[in-house]
Amino acid sequence: MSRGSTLVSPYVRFSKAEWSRLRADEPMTLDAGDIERLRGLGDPISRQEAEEVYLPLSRLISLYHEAMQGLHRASQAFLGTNGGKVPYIIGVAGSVAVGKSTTARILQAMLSRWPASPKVDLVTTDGFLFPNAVLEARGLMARKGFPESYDRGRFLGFLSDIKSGRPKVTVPVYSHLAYDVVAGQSILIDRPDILIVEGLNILQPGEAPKSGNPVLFASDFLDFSIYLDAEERDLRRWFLERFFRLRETAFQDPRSFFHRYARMEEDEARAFALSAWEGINKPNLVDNILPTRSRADLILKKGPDHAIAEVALRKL
Ligand SMILES: Nc1ncnc2c1ncn2[C@@H]1O[C@H](COP(=O)(O)OP(=O)(O)O)[C@@H](O)[C@H]1O
Ligand SMILES: CC(C)(COP(=O)(O)O)[C@@H](O)C(=O)NCCC(=O)O
Repeated sequence: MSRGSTLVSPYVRFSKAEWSRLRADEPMTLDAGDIERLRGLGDPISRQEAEEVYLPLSRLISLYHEAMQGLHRASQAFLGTNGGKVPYIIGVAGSVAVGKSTTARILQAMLSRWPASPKVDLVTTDGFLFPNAVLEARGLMARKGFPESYDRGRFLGFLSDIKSGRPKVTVPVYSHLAYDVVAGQSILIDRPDILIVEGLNILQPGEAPKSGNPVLFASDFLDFSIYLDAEERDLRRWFLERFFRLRETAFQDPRSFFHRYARMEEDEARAFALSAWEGINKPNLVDNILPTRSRADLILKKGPDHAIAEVALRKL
């Protein structure tokens, strides 16, 4: 009789208190002013939260980064080559409105204070969205953020260029103000020690290839990946709260694509925001983002107040 095998979880789980002890004696390098500057709209992260969650995490990543450099040196010695440094790539994934940008910016600031990684760059994957003209032509305007709304070939090409140590790699820029990719604008990534890539699609598989070539995953190029997790009901509330904050700030700008929602009656604006959540961002979460959670090296689970409640670290 078959005894059926027991599935072993690939993760080791920590309460916040357990996790925060893993900072060891590392001193906190960011002050309250830094946190204020780095936090995104609607994310109430405090200096204490950054210290308890992101300090141990930056310590772990810098240990992994050092080990990776050692491995790189070993393979160069074996091959008798002497190539330049290879950037260490960290991915930050999760739903719209979960707070990926805050996490990415705090990590960037902390990691750049470690001696081994003074140059830490950050890119968001929205620059790889197709321009609105292309999305319109393909009937994808209501699918922004879905896998097919990105130029995945170009994104993989970008990661591959970075991993091969290429200097001065360009990244297109997306503007939330214009709600579109900005034609003719790009940022330059020039051999950073660490590159943080933040976006909801970062752990998703690539496009199915035309011929018999293998499907490439962006995660094949990642050295470490983080999934920011939260319950859908909290994400929905954060999305709505942020929409109402944007109504009083960014949407006030007449150039904002969403300017009309700043002038609209509250009920009507709420109905629009809810339809964007229910019709676009929630289905994308359920169908395309959440299924990638189990690929992450680290899962940070937020509670209803945005504070991290649990940490899961991949051990296998
Ligand atoms: N319509 C908008 N206008 C201006 N800024 C926006 C708009 N929508 C989102 N943002 C900002 O863009 C950033 C990315 O948002 P999002 O993709 O939801 O990721 P996350 O909340 O996980 O960082 C956030 O800083 C958010 O405040
Ligand atoms: C730009 C985004 C797709 C996210 O980009 P990313 O995570 O790739 O950087 C998202 O923030 C967004 O604005 N979604 C739009 C949904 C809508 O059309 O309302």
